[in-house]
Amino acid sequence: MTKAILVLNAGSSSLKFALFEYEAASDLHLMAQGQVEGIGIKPHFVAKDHHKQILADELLTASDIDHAYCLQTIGNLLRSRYANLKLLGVGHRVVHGGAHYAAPLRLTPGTMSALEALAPLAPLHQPHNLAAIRAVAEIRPDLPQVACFDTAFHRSQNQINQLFGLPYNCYERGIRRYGFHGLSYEYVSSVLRQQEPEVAAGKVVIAHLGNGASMCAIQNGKSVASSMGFTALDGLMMGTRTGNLDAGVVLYLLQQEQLSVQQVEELLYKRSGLLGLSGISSDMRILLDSTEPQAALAIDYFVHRISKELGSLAACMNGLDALVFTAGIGENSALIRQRVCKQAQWLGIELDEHANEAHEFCISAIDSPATAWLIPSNEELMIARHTRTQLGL
Ligand SMILES: Nc1ncnc2c1ncn2[C@@H]1O[C@H](COP(=O)(O)OP(=O)(O)O)[C@@H](O)[C@H]1O
Ligand SMILES: CC(=O)OP(=O)(O)O
Ligand SMILES: [Mg+2]
Repeated sequence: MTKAILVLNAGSSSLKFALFEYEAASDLHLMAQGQVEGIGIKPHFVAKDHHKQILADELLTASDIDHAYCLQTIGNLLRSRYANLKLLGVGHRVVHGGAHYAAPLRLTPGTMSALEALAPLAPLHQPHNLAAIRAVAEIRPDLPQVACFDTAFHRSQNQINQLFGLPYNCYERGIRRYGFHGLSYEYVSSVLRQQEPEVAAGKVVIAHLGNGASMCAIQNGKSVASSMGFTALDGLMMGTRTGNLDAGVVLYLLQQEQLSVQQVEELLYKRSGLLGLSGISSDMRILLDSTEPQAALAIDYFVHRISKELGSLAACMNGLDALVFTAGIGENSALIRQRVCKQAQWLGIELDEHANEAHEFCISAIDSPATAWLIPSNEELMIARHTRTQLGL
């Protein structure tokens, strides 16, 4: 009998899963990992085992493919491949934990309704995160489930970094900067602490550059400030999201251009960012391959926003010792890292071009006053670890 923890990370158009083997007094071992992507467009299910051998690779063609259907598909695969599997629990990435939830949480019907109330603060993520939890509860009501929040890591920030310049009662009502991608920051800073404890003890900025993108100032392993705010819309420009935007633009669109609230929401979350500026794609790979001037403009603005946030986050810590790149773009694009580091020379970062091209762990020059690093993220492993702790395993 193999005991295991299942991790689910439900996005707006994808459901990622990872299965970890549990053995007492030993690290969690990845058994399988995969995702259904393109839910709502062209759902594609891919799963691999820990040797990266393909377990499934199929286009899903049923007409009613939602997160519950995807979960059944993942469940069927796991049942057919791992006959003697005993699931001990399921850990979920839940994007918003609000002001209240500063740590992972074992779920109950009562906590589910509190998390539902936070859905308007993360419309692209929270409803899908909760749908996955409900779908599991329906299939296996006996299984304990744990929510791991993207916001929790940032609850160590001082009040100044959580404020907006709104009337103070807005802050008291929960209208404050929460920050996101916390599971990724927690994982990446744990790797840095393990590999380079002296660097991790200093003033570190981690740049999580994925489809959703944000940056975080971290001192002594604790979040000091983040580029994302009340929602996952603030800060850096992203694949389809605006990032930081003058709130007056929203009023103008509503009042002068008479857009509906839904149209504004759609514009800010789904039609802006790299996609909106380039008019070509939200996928950085496609833009980097393109010769269109609009693709170059979108990339220039993406790098510019990262440089600006880096200066701002360094100011929050009164300096910078290390810059770490992670997530899809940060892990895979040597060119974006090179351009960001070039703009960060004033902060003491000197890139080692060869190390950067080779995607090495340390990518700064040997005599660089501040260092630069590349650490692949692993939100799923972080969730599995939290789930194990919450279940007392
Ligand atoms: N080799 C690459 N070069 C540049 N960008 C890449 C590369 N591989 C992946 N990406 C980009 O990473 C982004 C997705 O990152 P990821 O962290 O997987 O996002 P998310 O988890 O938010 O969906 C996409 O914009 C994709 O184009
Ligand atoms: C919070 C957030 O933006 O997440 P993702 O990168 O998964 O979209
Ligand atoms: Mg992500």
